[in-house]
Amino acid sequence: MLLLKAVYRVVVNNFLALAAAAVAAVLLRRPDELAARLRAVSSPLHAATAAVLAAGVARLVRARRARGVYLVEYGCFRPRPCYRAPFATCLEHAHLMPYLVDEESVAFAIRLLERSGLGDETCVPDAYHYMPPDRSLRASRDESELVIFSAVDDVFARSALTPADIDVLIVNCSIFTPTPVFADMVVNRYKLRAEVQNVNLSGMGCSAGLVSVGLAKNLLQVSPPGTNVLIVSTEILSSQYYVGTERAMLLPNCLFRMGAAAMILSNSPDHARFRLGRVVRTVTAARDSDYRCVFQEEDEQGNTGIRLSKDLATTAGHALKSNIAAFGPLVLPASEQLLVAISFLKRKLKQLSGHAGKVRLYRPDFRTAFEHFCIHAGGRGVIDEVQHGLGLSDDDVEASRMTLHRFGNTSSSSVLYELAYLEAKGRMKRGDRVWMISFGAGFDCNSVAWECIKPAPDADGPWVDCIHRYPVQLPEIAKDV
Ligand SMILES: CC(C)(COP(=O)(O)OP(=O)(O)OC[C@H]1O[C@@H](n2cnc3c(N)ncnc32)[C@H](O)[C@@H]1OP(=O)(O)O)[C@@H](O)C(=O)NCCC(=O)NCCSC(=O)CC(=O)O
Repeated sequence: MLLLKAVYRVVVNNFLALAAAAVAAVLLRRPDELAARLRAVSSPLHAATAAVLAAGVARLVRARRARGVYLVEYGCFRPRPCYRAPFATCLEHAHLMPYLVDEESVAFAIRLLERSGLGDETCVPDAYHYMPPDRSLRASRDESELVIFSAVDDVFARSALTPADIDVLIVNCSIFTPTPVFADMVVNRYKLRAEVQNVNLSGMGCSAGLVSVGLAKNLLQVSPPGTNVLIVSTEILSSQYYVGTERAMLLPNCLFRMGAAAMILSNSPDHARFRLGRVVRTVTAARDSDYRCVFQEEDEQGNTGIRLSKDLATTAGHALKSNIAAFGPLVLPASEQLLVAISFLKRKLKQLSGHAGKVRLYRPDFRTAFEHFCIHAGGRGVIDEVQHGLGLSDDDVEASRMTLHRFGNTSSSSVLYELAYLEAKGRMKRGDRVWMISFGAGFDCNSVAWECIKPAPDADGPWVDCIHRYPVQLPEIAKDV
């Protein structure tokens, strides 16, 4: 069966090449006849016309072909151990703040924490270590400067580019947006050039990092060669500690952890490590339930927080389905697309012939298009939903689960921590293809494809001090109970 599958894939995916080889074989069996036919049609006029036409077509194709976009380098914020928030500390703090949360809420939060897939080493900002938490503007600014500057320092330290080489800057952070915005804070810190184009995205949830990649791609494809874009993706938590008792609003306290990532994208392949492939964005905000799925609001007591719907994982699953309806045809090999088309046709024929029962549509095997998957580490429920929906193995989702375990839900930067995991494990090879999937408030689902040009030369990065301990066995309670 496996052999049959492999033969089917080789034949369908290389159909044109095989057909051309067959035609060539037939023609070459009678070389005299072929030469005579060619002589009959080729005159100097024919040859000149063909050459001019070919040159014209080649020029048109070159002009229409979009400029390539590359990931030159990326860097992530690596929190120091002093920011750790082990369960025991969370429990102790919750008990020491009885005026903030009641016993039932404490018990619920701890239960969720234990089952969330987060480990004991995830980190929270300084503000959360105070009792009561310091939700001031000053605390948010301190956290912003720490995580953003660390990530940007890291990406510059790893690449040959300097702040003077940056032409466009995109910063995304959903919940906290000060004035002046983070984009200006980065310009100020790194003394970027006055003509730098800077953009700040806010309120776009955990999907905003890949939204930024899509925006950078669009800009780079129409910019002069050698244009460089710096993207910074983060979530600033300090002001967001929820102090009420509503379960759906307590969940973010349990899941979100500090983090940030920076990427340099360019339309020059010089020194690039990944080539950017397809980028597909799906926005399902037109559906009321999707729009309210991740919602910032006040509870009945006036405490501000983010309400996460119980249906979030299911909503993510539906958004992913719509997303892959557009993304799949762009990335899947012909063999998988043919199987989808056949099952679709079967279903239609069955419907038309009035037969009862439904033909299940073939679920394409995305492992034929990608070697690696970076699924937003939104929570155990989110990763479970995507793994199940795409039919992925435990190995395929290891980077996501381990990132959730070590760093928590770091929002839009999580997919970069996952890429760093794969590289730190030495699993990324030249030519490997990566699929990044993110979800976020809106509701948004984004897919981005990359192809590795040059794997990381070392395992330095956010995993440097712990990669030898990963993958860890996840406690059963967090999987099946
Ligand atoms: C939180 C979980 C780990 C809990 O998993 P469990 O296996 O324990 O089972 P479970 O789902 O039945 O939940 C256990 C208990 O928590 C309650 N519960 C779960 N989710 C809840 C919610 N959103 N609101 C209120 N209660 C909730 C259940 O009712 C149940 O209560 P009882 O036991 O009383 O019946 C999982 O549900 C999960 O990962 N959910 C998705 C988390 C999520 O929304 N992540 C996305 C973050 S937003 C994001 O990343 C994007 C963005 O911000 O833009």
